[in-house]
Amino acid sequence: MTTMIELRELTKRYPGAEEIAVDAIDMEIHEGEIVVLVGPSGCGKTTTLKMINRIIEPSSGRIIIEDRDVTHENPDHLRRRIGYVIQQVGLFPHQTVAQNIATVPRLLGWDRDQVTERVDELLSLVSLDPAQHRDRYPKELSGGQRQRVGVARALAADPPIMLMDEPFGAIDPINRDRLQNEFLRLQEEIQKTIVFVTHDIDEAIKMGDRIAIFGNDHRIQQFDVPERLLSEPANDFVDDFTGSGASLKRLNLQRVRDVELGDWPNLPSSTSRETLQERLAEIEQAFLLLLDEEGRPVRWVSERDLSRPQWTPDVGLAVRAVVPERATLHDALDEMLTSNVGVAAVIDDQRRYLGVVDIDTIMTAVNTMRQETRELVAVAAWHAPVDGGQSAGGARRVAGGDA
Ligand SMILES: Nc1ncnc2c1ncn2[C@@H]1O[C@H](COP(=O)(O)OP(=O)(O)OP(=O)(O)O)[C@@H](O)[C@H]1O
Repeated sequence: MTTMIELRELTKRYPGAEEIAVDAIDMEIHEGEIVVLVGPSGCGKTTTLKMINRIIEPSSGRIIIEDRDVTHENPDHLRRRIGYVIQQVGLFPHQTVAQNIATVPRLLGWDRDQVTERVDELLSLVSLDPAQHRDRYPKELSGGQRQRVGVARALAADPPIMLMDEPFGAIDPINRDRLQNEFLRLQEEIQKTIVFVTHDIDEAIKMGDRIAIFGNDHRIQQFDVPERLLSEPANDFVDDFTGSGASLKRLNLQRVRDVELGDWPNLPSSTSRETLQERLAEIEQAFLLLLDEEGRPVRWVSERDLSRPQWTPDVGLAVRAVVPERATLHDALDEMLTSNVGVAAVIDDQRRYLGVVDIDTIMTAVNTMRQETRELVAVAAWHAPVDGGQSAGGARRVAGGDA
């Protein structure tokens, strides 16, 4: 594993402040991983993040990026190699989306065609249609769209590192889930080294390959893979902070694509009423799933829908509860609770039907994870050094999923 960012005894004391803001942080962050900094308000997460690109100058300690000590490097040069995304985005209000995204490429002196091409490529990457969005102003976008533009802007010059400070903090919960999933999809493609600040432990567990929990003493309490934080908290603070409901939290660790999906009886939506009725009579489920000509789930139909005197081809209930394969089981459970049928339909990137997740899938996954965690803890105890120290790494793969 290549180390991308090293923080050595990194410390910040703001001038005139009584309390230290960040106290001697040591971290090694590997290439291509998402490291989340999480902790209560005022514990020093943002200050740590901003010291990495030197928006805030450290009082002492060192920052090493790709084996180079950048603690005293020209910060403008440094910032061009590090993308930065903040809550509320900080887009320039009087510039169009395209101009906003082009900020760094223009600073770097790219020619006009190259910039235009890159802007369109980035808009597509963050799921915004370039033709529709490039000439809009930030105030003409929704919160989620602005956040996507913020991510596109940070990626413009293809920096190896991204710093993200509560990037989804101002978005409502449903859109936040969607943005988190989209961002995880994007990360599979771009494989950046990401440092991500949040105060939300659920978001940390969902997004982080590893998580650093900061305490009120402005130091790191534990830096480890999510499973280990949940199963072996280093101290009472971490235990309290990760909180109750460990089983539910573990649902954030497992992806839909890692579990065995259920199959649901389905037919093309163009199927005749008689054939639908025949099929319904054969199956134990009370609903049939109808797919459009591309294989995308569209409606659920029951015997009652089919026996109405007025037959129209669009009878039934629209399929609302759908989740992409990379969604977590927690997302799937959320969706399932909104579904009249009690299952969430799983779809691929083209929205085609792959299978369903139901409550049995979730229960099986929880039980398997419990068992694996028990084994993991047993193995860790067996290998633990006599002083009780903890070693990071590897556990995530063991406990299911390569998220
Ligand atoms: N510019 C500043 N001048 C003086 N003190 C500051 C300054 N910025 C932050 N602090 C203090 O430093 C400490 C760490 O702040 P920081 O913003 O890094 O915390 P945080 O963990 O990101 O908090 P939050 O989740 O509330 O954003 C806090 O006690 C804060 O009051």
